[in-house]
Amino acid sequence: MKVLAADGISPKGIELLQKEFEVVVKDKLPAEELLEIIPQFDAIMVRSASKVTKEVIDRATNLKIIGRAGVGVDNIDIPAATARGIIVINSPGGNTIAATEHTMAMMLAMSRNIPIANETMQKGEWNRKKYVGVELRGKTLGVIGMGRIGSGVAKRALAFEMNVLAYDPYINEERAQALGVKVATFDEVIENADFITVHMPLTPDTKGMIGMEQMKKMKKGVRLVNCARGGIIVEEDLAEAVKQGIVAGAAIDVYTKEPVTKDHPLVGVPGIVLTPHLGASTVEAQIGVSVDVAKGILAALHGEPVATAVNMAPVSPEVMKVISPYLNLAERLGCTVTSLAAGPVDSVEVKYQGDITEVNTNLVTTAAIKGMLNPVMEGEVNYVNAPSLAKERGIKVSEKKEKDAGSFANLITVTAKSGDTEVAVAGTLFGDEGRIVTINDFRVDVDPHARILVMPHINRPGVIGTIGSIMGNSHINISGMQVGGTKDQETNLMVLTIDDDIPEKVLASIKALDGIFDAKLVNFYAV
Ligand SMILES: NC(=O)C1=CN([C@@H]2O[C@H](COP(=O)(O)OP(=O)(O)OC[C@H]3O[C@@H](n4cnc5c(N)ncnc54)[C@H](O)[C@@H]3O)[C@@H](O)[C@H]2O)C=CC1
Ligand SMILES: O=C(O)CCC(=O)C(=O)O
Repeated sequence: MKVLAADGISPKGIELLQKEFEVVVKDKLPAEELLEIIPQFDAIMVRSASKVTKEVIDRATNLKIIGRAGVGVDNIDIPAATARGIIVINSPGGNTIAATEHTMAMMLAMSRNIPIANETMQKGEWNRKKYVGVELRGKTLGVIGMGRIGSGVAKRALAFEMNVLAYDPYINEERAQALGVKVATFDEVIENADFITVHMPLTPDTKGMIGMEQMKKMKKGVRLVNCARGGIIVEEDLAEAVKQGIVAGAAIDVYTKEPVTKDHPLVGVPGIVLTPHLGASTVEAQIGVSVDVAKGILAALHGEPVATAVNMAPVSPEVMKVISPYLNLAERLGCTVTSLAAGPVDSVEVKYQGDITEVNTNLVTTAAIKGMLNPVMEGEVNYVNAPSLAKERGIKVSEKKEKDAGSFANLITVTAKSGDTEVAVAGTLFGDEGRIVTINDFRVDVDPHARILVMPHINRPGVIGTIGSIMGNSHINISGMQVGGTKDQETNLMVLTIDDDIPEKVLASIKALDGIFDAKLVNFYAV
């Protein structure tokens, strides 16, 4: 498999990928070249310079994953990727400290006139009176967007003895109290803060959130910081407000259009400090995001889920730790029900029993669906497209939970309905090892690997021996065997583990045997 590492990604992550894949490194990648070469690649890693547009995605016939070595994914067309089942991942925490510290640096640089003082000194000037600044201590900092970076800035501002007013429609009071900030409305923040810093993504709600109208409501001498996304503060309005003295100063790292050229409205305005999107540019952050995304790409290319996927329901690391051993088992249970079902599946129920009921099991259910669809679908089914593919095929998916798992510590039962018939397969974990423990009413103990041949048959002497002879004569090695009974003892279920494929003719001859009710092959290599 081939990975494209664009935009000057740190070598640390690239080295990890090179252990398994061919990695093509392109520090500068013009849009036309990206369009031309993208069909070769299974994965792409980008920072913010490369735009992974719908046009790129449409041409990316082999692409399975897009990794954004950073937080913001606004340079990636996520709906287009999702529609194609391409996983999009980012590194939510890898550059948090870098962006937080850059915000503090920008606030200090602006309030103490450091950039202009340096610039004039480099020219041999000594302007002590001209560059008198203001202190942070005792001032009110308005933080809009109290996520990872906003909270980090608030924490550091408190250490500078600032008062912090925070606005975030999604923050709860308890968390704000724990951080030591005062929760406020948007209007309270803009009317009362001496410094305002924004830390949210650019969305239809946040675009242009601070324009001339809001700046006019702000305190005289207010200073603004934007190290989040260009466009949250209207650039033309900010330039005008600083020129007119409505806003005393601004420190900006991000722009509506990057790279910025000389004719940008914010360039050359005295009182505005500009950096060229340097928030994440520290050695540590670039190693962090590169390694995070490389690990995600490795997992995704091995068919495993990635906790930082942005086009799947998010899973916290704590929940992931609990559910990850079950994912493989659930896939194999899904694969088994599809193979044993009498026809196309109309609905599927995934029932959880035992300790696993305490966490969100959506991803485990997705794993079961992935396992159900992969053997019967042409393209690749993965954690991103499995739920929508099931929906497209009209398969109703439901979950059920029961605390009591009987004699097991945990149990997952996948039940598929096809017309009037039903197949139920249950599995459990013994340590980290998955086992199928029931198939319909039959109690078995099957390691779900390679291929299994599942045969309900009459409980009488000679049946098992006949099957053994047929397999032997066809040179098919049986590497495991289980016979499960039911309470009535009239029917048994034979499960043979076989490494090789079984020719259709041999399968037909087994099905035709007297005393064999059915014979179905489950191919776990298909999951
Ligand atoms: N300058 C740079 O190089 C960097 C910029 N960033 C940008 O910083 C921003 C924040 O990043 P994180 O803190 O990691 O994200 P986050 O997801 O942890 O936090 C975002 C916060 O914004 C809040 N929010 C969403 N809509 C809002 C609204 N309408 N009003 C107020 N709050 C709202 C959310 O509730 C959330 O708490 C992102 O846009 C990211 O792309 C991140 C890293 C580096
Ligand atoms: O890759 C970069 O330097 C940009 C970082 C950034 O803006 C982000 O992570 O959202």
